[in-house]
Amino acid sequence: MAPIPFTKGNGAGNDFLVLHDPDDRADLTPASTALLCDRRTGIGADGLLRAVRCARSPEAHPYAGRATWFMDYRNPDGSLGEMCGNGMRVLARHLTHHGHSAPGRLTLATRVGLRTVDIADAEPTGDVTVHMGQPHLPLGDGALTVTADGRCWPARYVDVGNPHAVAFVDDLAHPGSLASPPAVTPRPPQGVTVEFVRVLAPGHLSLRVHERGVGETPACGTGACAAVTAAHRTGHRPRDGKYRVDAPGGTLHVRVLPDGSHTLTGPTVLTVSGFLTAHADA
Ligand SMILES: N[C@@H](CCC[C@H](N)C(=O)O)C(=O)O
Repeated sequence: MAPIPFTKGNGAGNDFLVLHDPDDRADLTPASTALLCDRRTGIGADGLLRAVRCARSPEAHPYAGRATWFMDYRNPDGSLGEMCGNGMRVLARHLTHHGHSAPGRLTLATRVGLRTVDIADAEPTGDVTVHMGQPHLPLGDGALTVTADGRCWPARYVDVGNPHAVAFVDDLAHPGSLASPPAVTPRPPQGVTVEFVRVLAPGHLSLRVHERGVGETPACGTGACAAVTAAHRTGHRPRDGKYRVDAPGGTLHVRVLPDGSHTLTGPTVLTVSGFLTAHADA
């Protein structure tokens, strides 16, 4: 198979390997995804994104009239993800910088439907905004318990297209090293990403995140929206609906719109491009 073009980029330090695969040629398996995301055997990334034309993807074909590109998101453990906030932002930067889409408003297909992205230019760096849809709390308040480093916290289950458990903590050091996944009970059958969130002021949060299928990451876009949804629910509401969310890798900005949907804005950087010579068809 011909070498597959790739771009490496990150959003607030959350890094992605983007495979440009318009015709859906790459035959990725969980094993080849793991090799590519490994920082020794591959390029290394918190997640793999494949840019595939909706018209050429059996999975995204139903969106073909409304979106050109489908984001096929995969975790480094090979599992498929429904949605990725920082990944959408990096994918939009890849598509515009490499001339596959014009800057402006892009509609991208995901496993949980269509999302729009606003990107002002075709530069390799800069802020990008995603319209994330409406997160919801299908289990109500305090439905889960999260345990890490010998401490327990009540947590809210938040669905941002992908599953999150949000625990409010007094100190972001309390969950410990997060070298192993926090225990969540009852454990959602599809797994869950866990956010440990500290409220610094109304509209200002800081967090650490342990992502499903990945481990601790420097930032998480859907995680920022999940944290905001849970904070909003507990009454920490800025009047204008604007939240600043500080993560170890950078700051994201989430805006809660009057209809309850969120926008997610933050920095993106494309760092390197090349061609894959192995693994994509392993
Ligand atoms: N980093 C992402 C979330 C990626 C998916 C997650 N690991 C999952 O399995 O749901 C983000 O920025 O949203």
